[in-house]
Amino acid sequence: MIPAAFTYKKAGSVEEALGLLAEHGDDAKLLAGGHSLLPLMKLRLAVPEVLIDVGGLRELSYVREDGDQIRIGALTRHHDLEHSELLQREVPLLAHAAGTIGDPQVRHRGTIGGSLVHGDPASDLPAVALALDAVLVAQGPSGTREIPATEFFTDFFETALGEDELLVEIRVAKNPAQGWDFQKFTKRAIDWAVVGVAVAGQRVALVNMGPAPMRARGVEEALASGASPAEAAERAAEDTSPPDQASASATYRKHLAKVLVRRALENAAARRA
Ligand SMILES: Cc1cc2nc3c(=O)[nH]c(=O)nc-3n(C[C@H](O)[C@H](O)[C@H](O)COP(=O)(O)OP(=O)(O)OC[C@H]3O[C@@H](n4cnc5c(N)ncnc54)[C@H](O)[C@@H]3O)c2cc1C
Repeated sequence: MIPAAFTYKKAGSVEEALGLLAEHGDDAKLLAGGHSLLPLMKLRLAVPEVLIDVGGLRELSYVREDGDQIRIGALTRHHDLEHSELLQREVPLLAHAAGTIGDPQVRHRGTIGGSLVHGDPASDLPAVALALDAVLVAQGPSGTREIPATEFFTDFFETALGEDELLVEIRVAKNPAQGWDFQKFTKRAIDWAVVGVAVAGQRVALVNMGPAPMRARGVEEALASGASPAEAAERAAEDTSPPDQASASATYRKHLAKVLVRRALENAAARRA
């Protein structure tokens, strides 16, 4: 299918993008890498009248050290996250997970900001942001505000970002000494996760286990009370409602979540040791 007709506008700066958003309101959509939005437009599940292209705003593409934090521009592409030596050293979970997304074409176009704002529970980076306790920085007409990742993913493909706001930065604490792991079970290497798990220290987040990206609170509670990885993993399916499809039933995904959480916690513990 081809998308419905739309007007294309290219923003030359963050301010220009915000001005275009204010001018066109609900009729407009921001375009970053286009690897989630354009497929939706082709299926006519998204029918924006105006596309505001922010993909060329290279000032929002960076990975920078700032004291005990790493700041990542929202337009940084998955490929650049994967190959950032700073991330590989200081936030290896993010670099590793970015390298598991789709195929090289997807990783060269898709951006961390697009992945987070799209809010797909089957995407990898939302779970990573939750496990890392990331802070998301939004810029709107009245300035910037910080949104903790735990408050960002509100429902199925919905986030706390306002329609007049641009996600500009993601901040994560350096965590080289923390145990971490990312498990992604796919049918083929390039596929989305049937189920995925991100672990950073005692925080555990799940991919594709409910309507929104989510933390595995039961597992975290068990870990906090001294449970072993195997014991804690038994609580991985608590409060989840994964998709129930012919390709993978909800029952199967719940079982898989326990297996992957156990594996991720064991790997994280081995990295910590
Ligand atoms: C074949 C294929 C395989 C894929 N496999 C995977 C996978 O295995 N794992 C995975 O996690 N993802 C996968 N993806 C999705 C991919 O990671 C997308 O790139 C990503 O989800 C969206 O990023 P984008 O920059 O392309 O965003 P876009 O498609 O441009 O935008 C997505 C949404 O975010 C909004 N948006 C984008 N940037 C901003 C911003 N800075 N501020 C405010 N709003 C913004 C847009 O308006 C739109 O609503 C796959 C995609 C394809 C096509």
